[in-house]
Parts: sequence; C-alpha cells; structure tokens
Amino acid sequence: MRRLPEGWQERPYELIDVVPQGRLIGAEIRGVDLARCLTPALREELNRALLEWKVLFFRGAAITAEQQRAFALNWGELETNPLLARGSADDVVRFDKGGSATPTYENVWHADVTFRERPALGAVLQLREVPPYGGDTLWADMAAAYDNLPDAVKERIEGARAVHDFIPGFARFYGPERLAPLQDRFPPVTHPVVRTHPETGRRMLFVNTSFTTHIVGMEREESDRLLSLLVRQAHVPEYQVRFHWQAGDVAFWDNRATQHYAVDDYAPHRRVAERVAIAGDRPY
Ligand SMILES: O=C(O)CCC(=O)C(=O)O
Ligand SMILES: [Fe+2]
Repeated sequence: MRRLPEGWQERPYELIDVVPQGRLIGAEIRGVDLARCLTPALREELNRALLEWKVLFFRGAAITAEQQRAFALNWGELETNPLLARGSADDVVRFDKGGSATPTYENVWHADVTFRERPALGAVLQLREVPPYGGDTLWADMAAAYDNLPDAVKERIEGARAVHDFIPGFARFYGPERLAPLQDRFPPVTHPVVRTHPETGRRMLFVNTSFTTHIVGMEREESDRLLSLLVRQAHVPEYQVRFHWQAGDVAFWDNRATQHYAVDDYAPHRRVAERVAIAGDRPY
C-alpha cells in the first residue's frame, strides 16, 4: 500500500538505523546524536525516513531546548504559537500538566494549528518529565486514512474544502479573554479536505476534530455527518502508532501527514513536554 517516490529505495538506509514500529507509521531512529549538527546527507536520510514513516522516535536523546531548536531548523523556520504557554524561548512551547483537572486541547485528535493559512510542517517534541504510568502519545497516518475510504466517499470529497477555526477547538479550554484578542489575527481559513503532500505527492485526509468546523457549500447536517465519518478515520488502530515515553525521548512528526493525540491518563502525576514547531506551507 505504501508508495514511495520513484527512485527511492526502501532499504537500506545508509547512515541510520530505522526500526519500524508497525507496518505503516512510526519508526525508531538509532545511531543519530541529536545534540550534534546534521550533515546535509544525514538531514536527507532523516527526511526520507520522516516522509516514509511520518513520525520518528529518538530514544534517550536528552537534548537542550537550544539543540531541539537547532535540529528543527534543519526543516525550516520555527513557528511561534500565541495560544500556548512559552518555554525558554518564544518558539518553544511547554506543556506542563500536573495531571490535575486542567484539561488541554491535546487529548483530542488533531493536526497542529490547521486554523492557520500555513499549518506547521512538523514538530519536535521532547518529554522532560514523565509520569510513573501513562502519558503516551498516538499518531495516525492520514495517507492510510484517505486510501482506505470507500470510493463513494472519495468521490464526494474530491475537490472539497473545509473551514478551520481555532475557536471551537480551544473554547473548551481557554476563556474568551484569552481567545478574543486572537480572532482578528487568525480568522477562519479554508483548506482542501484532501491535501497533496508537497514532498511525496501522496494524498492525505486533512480534516480534524479540533479545528475543522464544516465543509464549504454543504448544509450543516450533511457537513456534520460527513465530517464525523472522516475524522473517525484517525481512530482506526491499524493506522496508528502509540509511543510510551521515557524522559529525554524525542518525537519528530510530519504534521502534513498525521494527526496526534496525547493520552490524559496519568493523574495525579506530572508530565512535562517541550515542543518546537516548524513553519509549513499552504495546503493544496
Ligand atoms: O504532549 C504530547 O504528547 C503532544 C502534545 C501536542 O499536541 C503537541 O505537541 O502538539
Ligand atoms: Fe498537537
């Protein structure tokens, strides 16, 4: 089912060890020191692995926030996120959950910042503190989610666009005083329901529970029905990988090709993560 661009060999990767975590999505990368600069060749190898496996795991990387930023910069400019808590720099987002009653948006299936005209290309997340149990993250393969839709559904969504808006997704968690000032800056945008991956040419389902509000030109009820069917594609276990974290582990995902979900099952314990996101381009 997996299609790679012409001329790519599936194996062997010459410079790195790629250890698949399932048939479709997720690979652990061994033999790369994230604390050091990447040569162009190594960056290329990692990019191939990213395009093929969609999320890469680096166990025990234990890098500083500076090194995390430097690694991400190999893929493009970093994105600042005005909605989320700042870490040590403007473009480092810190998730610090005491396992208390403060829910945050990340335990809902989503791709990051699809309410922007140019949603993130990807993100690099490191766990700084892990709870004694739980706190896993899941990623789902949006190419598989698209490929396995019934043909009749594929026909219905061919060429369709959907509206993405941060308000519905964040309103459950942040008050209007926090969200209102951002409404002018991030008005609702539309994206294709099926996007084409700019590097592999593969088609990807591009709607999510957090930010996609409706399909353009459809009656509310019809749009709701179709969207609920589409977003459920991310729930299929065969399209997912689930990662159990140790402190210092790093995940690097392709936000164009995946959705993710951080499981909130570790109360009353604490979990601290730091993320940098890479600016992306306009989906087509
Ligand atoms: O904490 C996690 O595992 C993921 C959080 C998240 O949604 C993100 O970093 O974009
Ligand atoms: Fe996220």
